[in-house]
Amino acid sequence: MESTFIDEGDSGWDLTSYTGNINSNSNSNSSFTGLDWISKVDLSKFREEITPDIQKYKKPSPVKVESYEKKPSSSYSNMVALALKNSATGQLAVSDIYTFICEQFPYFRTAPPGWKNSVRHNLSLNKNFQKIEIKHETHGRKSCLWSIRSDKIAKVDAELEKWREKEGAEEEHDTVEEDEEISSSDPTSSHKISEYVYTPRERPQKIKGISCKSITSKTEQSSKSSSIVSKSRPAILSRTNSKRPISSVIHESEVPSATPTLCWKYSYGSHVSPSRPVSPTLSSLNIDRSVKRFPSTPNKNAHINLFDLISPNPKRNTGLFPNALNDNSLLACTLAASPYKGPTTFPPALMTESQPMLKGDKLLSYRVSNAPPSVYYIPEFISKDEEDALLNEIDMAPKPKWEVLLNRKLINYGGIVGKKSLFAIDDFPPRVRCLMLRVSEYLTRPLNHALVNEYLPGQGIMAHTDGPSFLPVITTVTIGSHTVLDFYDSFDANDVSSPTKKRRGGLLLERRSLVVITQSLYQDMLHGICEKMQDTIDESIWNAKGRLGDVISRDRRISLTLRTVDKTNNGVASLLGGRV
Ligand SMILES: O=C(O)CCC(=O)C(=O)O
Ligand SMILES: [Fe+2]
Repeated sequence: MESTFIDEGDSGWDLTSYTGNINSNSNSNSSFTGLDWISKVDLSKFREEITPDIQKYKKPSPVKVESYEKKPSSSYSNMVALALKNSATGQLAVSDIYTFICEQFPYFRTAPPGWKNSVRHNLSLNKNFQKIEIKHETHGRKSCLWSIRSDKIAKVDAELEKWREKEGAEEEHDTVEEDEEISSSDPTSSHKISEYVYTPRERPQKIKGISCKSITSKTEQSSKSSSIVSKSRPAILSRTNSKRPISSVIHESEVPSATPTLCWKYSYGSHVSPSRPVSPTLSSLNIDRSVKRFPSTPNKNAHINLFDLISPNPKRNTGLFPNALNDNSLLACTLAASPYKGPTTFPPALMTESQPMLKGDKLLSYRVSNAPPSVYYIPEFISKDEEDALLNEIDMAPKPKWEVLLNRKLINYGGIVGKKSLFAIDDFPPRVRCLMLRVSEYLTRPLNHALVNEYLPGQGIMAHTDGPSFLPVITTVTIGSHTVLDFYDSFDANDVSSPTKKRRGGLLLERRSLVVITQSLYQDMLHGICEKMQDTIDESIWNAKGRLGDVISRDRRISLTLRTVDKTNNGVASLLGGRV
């Protein structure tokens, strides 16, 4: 996929000038995969041209940044545990574990290959991990995934915590000079570039000449204008529910005129699995702004190193990267820097295309009219009593059913989603099953998989796509509390120089609601939930309706993401590992 830089100055997605054609004779039949017409839509027409200055940063040659190529201080078992805890389902193939380690610990990108043996040995010998063998009924071959044994989760957490503390202790030694420098910066400077939200575990930062002043919050700022956030430990292993937002301000005056340019690559911690992008590149608009400011930078590799953004000190870059800057906080910073500039309109042709996944017109009246095609939102889809009953049922789930990730926890019902098929287990609790039947009424294919996610206030999920295993329709019932589900332009996960991805809007998912997402919103965009304590409902929310201007505090939210895996391998016998 060719990546396209979208200038942050772009004024939203005004598609009224769209001139692309949808070939009505194309394969838009009623089969489940008959969405080929989508590829006929010239989406580039929707986007602004790449400016020549920016274009030259699209393909930087590789840059070696010494500071993060040191061997991590941690054990293989900790790195493996981190990979598994950061995966969407808590289960990964060994190749995905390698990928995660390479992404998070760049030392391994060029290390002698023996480290992979060490990972494998660790997986087989370390009692913290278990193998889940999967027999493919179609071709008879076996493959396997690894997960953390449910009885070892506490032990693994303790080991990770020990690691975090060790790194935190190292950090204590060398921050004074930076803090002094940071406290002298003036947050009211007219040279302010942008403001963005970080999570509190971060420490004040200095990026090779660009310093960020961390302050506790806007309101606290006024009473305590030069407060410095106490040195904190990296957020990588921290629980996120105690977060409160911190703003940071970059001052233009502190951006050096000859930017020391570094290359950075950022991978999402939450979504490393075969079916999801493993190493999408995310660049913050703040960062791109500074890049754009210096288009004539002699060094063509004009990308800011996120590792340096986290911590300019090589010592701290070792091992604990990149989640030290919490995934979603960077996303939040991108959003805050680039407020959505509507309105968003979509060509009528796209709005009336056939919906192969949806049954008849049942959902038509629920279509969110100013969202991209196609999204349907039904408020109060379930009653209060049903919500309570579902919450009770989910809370009754045995503890080991929950996979605890860094920024949320989840339960998979329905089996293991492999690369292409579902190794089905009929383990749906009765109310979840009823709900699935009810939602299936709107679909041409019945739902066969339920993912239950629990988010505490301040937790979220990284921008991602749901991968090819599922049919292209997501249905989500929200209970307990609302959230805002954000949508972003897609990007090329394999392209290190991939451009800034841009938020295109969001959906308010109120408790008891059902949202159905298909077509381009499902296929061409990423979705995610920012780690926030509250949401402000502005015009970027497609279904804001009468709630514009509301500020809604988040509470514990449970989402039931109900989907259909096209191919199923039935039979519990195909699963090993005692997960049934
Ligand atoms: O919780 C939600 O609404 C979104 C969950 C999601 O996108 C996922 O698990 O893939
Ligand atoms: Fe998703």
